[in-house]
Amino acid sequence: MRIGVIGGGAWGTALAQVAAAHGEPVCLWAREHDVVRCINTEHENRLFLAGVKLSPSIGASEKLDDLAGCDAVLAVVPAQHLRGILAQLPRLSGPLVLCAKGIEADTHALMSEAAAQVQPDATVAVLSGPTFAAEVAQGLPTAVTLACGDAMVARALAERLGRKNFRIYASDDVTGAEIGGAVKNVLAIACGVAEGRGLGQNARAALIARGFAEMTRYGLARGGRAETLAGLSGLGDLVLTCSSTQSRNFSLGVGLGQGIAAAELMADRATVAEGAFTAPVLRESARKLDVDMPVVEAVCALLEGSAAVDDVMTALLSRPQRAEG
Ligand SMILES: NC(=O)C1=CN([C@@H]2O[C@H](COP(=O)(O)OP(=O)(O)OC[C@H]3O[C@@H](n4cnc5c(N)ncnc54)[C@H](O)[C@@H]3O)[C@@H](O)[C@H]2O)C=CC1
Ligand SMILES: O=C(CO)COP(=O)(O)O
Repeated sequence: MRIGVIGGGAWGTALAQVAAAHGEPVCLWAREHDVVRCINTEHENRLFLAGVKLSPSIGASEKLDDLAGCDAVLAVVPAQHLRGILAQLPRLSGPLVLCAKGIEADTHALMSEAAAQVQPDATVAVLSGPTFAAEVAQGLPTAVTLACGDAMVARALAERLGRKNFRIYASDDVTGAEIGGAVKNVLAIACGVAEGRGLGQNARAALIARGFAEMTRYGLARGGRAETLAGLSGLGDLVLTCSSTQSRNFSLGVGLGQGIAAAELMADRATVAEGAFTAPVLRESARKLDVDMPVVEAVCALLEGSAAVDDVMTALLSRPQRAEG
């Protein structure tokens, strides 16, 4: 199975490295001329994944047409750009593995829903889980969920992409796998805020647990399954991202917690903190579905600058007492 990867950011590059682990040819599409040149000549993506020696069997290209001969395509562009890029590709008929974590603005579409609209003949799968790109690229042990409605396709992809240190668990719950990855980014911002404001480890644990309750309510409302949300792509990724400054979303939250405005923290950054884009969309979608998401609402207020950290914390702590379940 010849693999093509769309998106030469940190995660697309790390996944290309996984796919090329035994010298298999992999075609990686990137927007940035310098990224393409650097990968082809120096076998490194210095802009997004500096310091990792890449397999020479990864060939980078700026032309989407070069993906035409691939048997399966991994889509790893930021969530808000996925639809636009997929629409530029020739009509795909094989597996299309979605790896971005987010919800589309305006439409509230999950990545699988956007992809199905612009590439209706492709077999859509989702790869998600606790996966810092730098660790995956270094070959450190990692486990992910690969969700696909077609069990044969899931098995073929797991055989092609699975490695000793890149363990793939199959699922048929595409929606559940997507919701976990999208929502955890917003919750990671909240945990970063607690860290930046010096609120302590108890507060962080409370945000993770109550955030997970929000993720579960929203995921169930959109048709995902509780067991998926409690797995690698939900709780697993939530714990990872809420615990480390390696996370761009957590780091953004740390800055907000220190009183720096979101606009300043986001200005001129080349890398993507998806939670900042997902948060307002998630709030809108949750309100429409009548799902209570107070932590997500709080993150939105902080990103918009409409409330201060201490006010948001007071509001969260003074909500009416309720049963945990
Ligand atoms: N970095 C990581 O550890 C992981 C990232 N992801 C997800 O993968 C997706 C891609 O993230 P990264 O590879 O980390 O990106 P990155 O932050 O390393 O790089 C930014 C990427 O966005 C692209 N980009 C910027 N503006 C664009 C536009 N107008 N149109 C198309 N592409 C544009 C850049 O070309 C670059 O590929 C995100 O949804 C992220 O949440 C998922 C798992 C792990
Ligand atoms: O999705 C990720 C880890 O699973 C990466 O998280 P950040 O985008 O917050 O860095």
